[in-house]
Amino acid sequence: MSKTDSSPDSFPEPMTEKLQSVEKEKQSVQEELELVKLQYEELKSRLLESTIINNNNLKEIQRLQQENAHLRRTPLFIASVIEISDGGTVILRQHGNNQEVLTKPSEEILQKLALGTRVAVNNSLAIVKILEKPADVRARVMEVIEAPNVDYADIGGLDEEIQEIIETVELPLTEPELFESVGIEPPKGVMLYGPPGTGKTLLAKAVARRANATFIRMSGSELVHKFIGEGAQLVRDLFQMARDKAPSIIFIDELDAVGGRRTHDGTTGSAEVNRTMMQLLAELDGFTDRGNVRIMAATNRIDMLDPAILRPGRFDRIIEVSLPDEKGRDSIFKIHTRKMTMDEDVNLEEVVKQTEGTSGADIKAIVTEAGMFAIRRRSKSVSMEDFNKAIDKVMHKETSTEPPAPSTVYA
Ligand SMILES: Nc1ncnc2c1ncn2[C@@H]1O[C@H](COP(=O)(O)OP(=O)(O)OP(=O)(O)O)[C@@H](O)[C@H]1O
Repeated sequence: MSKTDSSPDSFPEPMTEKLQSVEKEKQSVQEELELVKLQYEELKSRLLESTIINNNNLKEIQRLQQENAHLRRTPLFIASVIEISDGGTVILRQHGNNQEVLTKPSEEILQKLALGTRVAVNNSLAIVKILEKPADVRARVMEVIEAPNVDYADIGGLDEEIQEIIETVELPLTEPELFESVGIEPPKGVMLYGPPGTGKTLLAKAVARRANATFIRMSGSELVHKFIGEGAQLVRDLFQMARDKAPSIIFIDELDAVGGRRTHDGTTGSAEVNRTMMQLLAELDGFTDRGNVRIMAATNRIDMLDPAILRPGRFDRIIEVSLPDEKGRDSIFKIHTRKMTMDEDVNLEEVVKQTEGTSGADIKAIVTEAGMFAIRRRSKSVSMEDFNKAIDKVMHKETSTEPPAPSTVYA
C-alpha cells in the first residue's frame, strides 16, 4: 500500500471511526432538515388558511359596520326599559305610542341596561343606543332650589293671598298634626291664576322657604313642547323627585299648556298633551304623601283649563293673583327701591299713581330702568326724571304691543 491511497480502509483506525461518526451526524442533520421542511410546509399552509379566515372576518366586520351605520342613520325611536327577565329578554315601552315590545339585546348592551334606562331603537325595535340617564333630562326640565331666597316680605300687595297660602300650603307642611287633630285634609293642589308677572312664582318660592321645603318647578309648556314624547314620564319623575326630596313643593308653571281642555283632533301633538295630562291626573289622584309634599300650579288662562283638573282632590283651591291696586303697587315699589339711592325730589306716590295697570314684574322693570337712566347720566342717585322716563319706556312698550284687555282674558 502506498502513502497516497486515501480510501477509508487505507486510513488508520481512529480516522475511520471519526469519518463514520461525521457521516452519521450528517444523516441525522439531513433527517432533521427534512422534518423542519415538513413543519415549514405545514405552517405555511396554516398561515394561508388563517389569512383566508382573517380576510373573511375583515369583510364581515366591514359589512357589520356598514349595517350599523345604516341603522344609526335611519330614524330611531325612543323607549324605556320596563322589565328585564333572567333570560336576558327585555320589555321596552316606546315613548309616544306607549307600545310595549319584547326584545333580546346583545350581552354587551344588556350589561348596561337597568329599569328606566332610555334607549334608542330602530325600525326592527332592536336597541341601537343607550341614551343619557333620565335624571339628566330631569335636570334640564326641572328647576330645583333647595332653599329659595324669596320671603313673604319680598312680595308686595298680596297679603290676603299670602295668608291663604300659609293656611293651605305652609301649615300642612310645618304643622300637619293641626289638620289631623281637626280631622280635615288640606287641599291637595293649590292653583294660582292671574296675569303674567304678578308674583305667582314668588309666592311658591316664598312658601317653600318658610316651610324649609325644596322648591321644584316644572314648566308646563316646556314639558309638552320641548320634551315631546317624554311628558308623561317627566310628570312621573317630577312626583318621584318631590318624594325623594321631601319636604318639597312642586310648582307647575303654565299649567294650561298641559291641563288645557282636552282636544281629540287626532294629531300626535294633542295626543301627547293628553297623555301628559292623564299622567298628571293619575299622579294627583294616587298621591297619598300627605303633609310633606305640596303641589302648586300657576296659569294665566284659567278659562282654558280642563274642568277635570279642578275637580275636588286635585287643584281644588283656587287663588286669584290679580294686578296690584294702588296700595299694592306702593308696597311693590317700596320693595324694589329698598336698596336704591334716590334724589329727594322722587315722589313714589306720584310714580304709583302713574303706573296703573302695571304688574309686579313691570314695576321691577321700571325701577331697574330708572336706575339705568341714572347710570347713563353717571349719577349715583336716581331722580324723578329718571323714573318718569322709565315709566314712559316700560308702559309705552306695553301699550304698543296691544295685549288683549286683561279683564277679557283673565276674568
Ligand atoms: N307682588 C310682587 N311683589 C314684588 N315683586 C313682584 C311681584 N310680582 C312680581 N314681582 C317681580 O316680578 C318678577 C316676576 O314675577 P313672578 O315670576 O312671580 O310672576 P308670575 O306671576 O309667576 O309670572 P308668570 O305668570 O309670567 O310666570 C319677580 O321676580 C319680582 O321681581
